[in-house]
Amino acid sequence: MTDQTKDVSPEANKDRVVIFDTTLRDGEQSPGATMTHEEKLEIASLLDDMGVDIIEAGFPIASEGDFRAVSEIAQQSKDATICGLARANLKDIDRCWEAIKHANSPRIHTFIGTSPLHRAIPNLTQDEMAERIHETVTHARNLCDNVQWSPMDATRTEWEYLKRVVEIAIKAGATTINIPDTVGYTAPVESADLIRRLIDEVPGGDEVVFATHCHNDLGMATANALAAVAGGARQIECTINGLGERAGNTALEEVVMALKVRGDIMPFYTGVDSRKIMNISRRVATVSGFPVQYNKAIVGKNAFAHESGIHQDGMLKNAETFEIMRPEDVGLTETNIVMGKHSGRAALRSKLKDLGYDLADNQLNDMFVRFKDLADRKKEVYDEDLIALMRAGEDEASDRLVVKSLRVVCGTGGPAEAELVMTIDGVEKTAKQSGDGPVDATFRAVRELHPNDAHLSLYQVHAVTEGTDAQATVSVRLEEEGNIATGQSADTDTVVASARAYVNALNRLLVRRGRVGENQKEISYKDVS
Ligand SMILES: CC(=O)SCCNC(=O)CCNC(=O)[C@H](O)C(C)(C)COP(=O)(O)OP(=O)(O)OC[C@H]1O[C@@H](n2cnc3c(N)ncnc32)[C@H](O)[C@@H]1OP(=O)(O)O
Ligand SMILES: CC(C)C(=O)C(=O)O
Ligand SMILES: [Mg+2]
Repeated sequence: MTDQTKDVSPEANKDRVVIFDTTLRDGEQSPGATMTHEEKLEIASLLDDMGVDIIEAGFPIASEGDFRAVSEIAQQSKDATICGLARANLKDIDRCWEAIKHANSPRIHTFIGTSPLHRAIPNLTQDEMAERIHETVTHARNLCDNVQWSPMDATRTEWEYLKRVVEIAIKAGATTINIPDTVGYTAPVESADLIRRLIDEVPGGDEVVFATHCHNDLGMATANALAAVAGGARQIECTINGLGERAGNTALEEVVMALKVRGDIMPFYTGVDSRKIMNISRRVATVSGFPVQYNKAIVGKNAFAHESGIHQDGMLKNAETFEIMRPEDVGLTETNIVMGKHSGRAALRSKLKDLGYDLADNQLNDMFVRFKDLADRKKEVYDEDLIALMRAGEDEASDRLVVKSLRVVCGTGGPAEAELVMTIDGVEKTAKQSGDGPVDATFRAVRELHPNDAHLSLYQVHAVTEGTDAQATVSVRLEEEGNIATGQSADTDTVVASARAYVNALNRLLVRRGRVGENQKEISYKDVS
């Protein structure tokens, strides 16, 4: 027997809430969330490092693999208590103890379903089950000083019977009594009340730690866990990203941050270093294969992101206007100002400044029009998109050839056709051409309006960002009489970007020609009606 139990009794730490993480046990029970041995060891180590008090590392009787994972996690553990799950039978409990006994601080967690529905499965009467609880908790306590007992489906168990079995478990030596809301059925008022009454009415109830283990079937897992704490529970069972059976468990990051942010009305604290939340959330999402939903509290991609202009303006003036937590407190470096169709000038100015462009008001207004035009066509405007827009704008200001509009018809069953409108030194001209594909037709139309002998030595397309709505950046290199000019343009439409890149390269050639011989400044082009 070991004697390494942490003193987490309510008397010792009245306001301290113990964080019991079950990502590796209940979390892994999510269909499809199975983790490899190495991944489990890594997650356990991250949990230990972030200050989680108890790690439920697995269910040792379940398989050889589970046994080995729990046992190695126990051996590598530093500060955290390592817990294994066991059913209410001696074999499970012995196997569990074998796996955890080398931890610095081991805990056996044994459980049995106590509600009428669950008692019917092993077909035990109330008395027979009570006897089984007495026998198995006693056995566990003879092996380990730190024993947790759970009446599975407690929230649907008859009150009198629940009181009776909790008392039996306490008398048999359980040090923590966990009250599971196994099917996510309870509600906050009831959750607080249940724990309060158990502490008050069960003999010995004030000498053990009460824990809460909530499921999220009705979306109330976090609220129920916090209500249980208000009712007197001092251990919250939870998982990273809320992973777990069906709709999941209480999310660790939610309860930790709720207690941190609302200490005014929930005067409790945990030992978790919240700055490590983001990192472990991402690791769990990766290894479990369960991506975090974008709008998930605390760890969702949008939890610290703002796209709408009014929010961005407020955020830039004072972050507290639209954020109740600092991103650094969950391990993010900064709030994410997302540029999109709802963004305003304040955010655009600030974003461009970060990218090295300090614009005067009229330049900003100009850029704002082009930005909105792009944002209307594209979900998110990335930094690279803004840089591409800035570059295109800089070039166009002094250009003699400017693409005004382009319509292309292409597809199967015939050559592509392009109708191009350009201004040449301010004079608008139109050309229609067909060609072998939309780009060829477009380039022919450009040549019709601005005949030239430049040789096309490079035509390259790549996506600036991801997605089918990404901007394509097109590079075109032209060579003419020893002069080389490269033009670039970006647009969500690859053919439009191609036309602009081609014209951009021609403009540069014109500048070079101008530099070589002043008499060539005039552009000569065929009369094109
Ligand atoms: C709410 C929860 O999260 S509970 C934890 C759920 N997690 C898991 O089940 C994951 C790990 N489980 C497993 O690998 C397997 O179920 C094992 C190895 C534990 C058992 O496998 P099997 O022996 O094939 O049994 P099976 O899974 O078919 O059925 C469960 C058995 O456990 C019994 N049982 C279930 N819970 C308990 C309990 N708390 N105490 C005692 N017996 C229990 C059932 O009555 C059933 O017994 P039976 O085989 O005599 O009918
Ligand atoms: C094993 C128990 C605690 C459980 O996961 C539940 O009841 O949800
Ligand atoms: Mg559970």
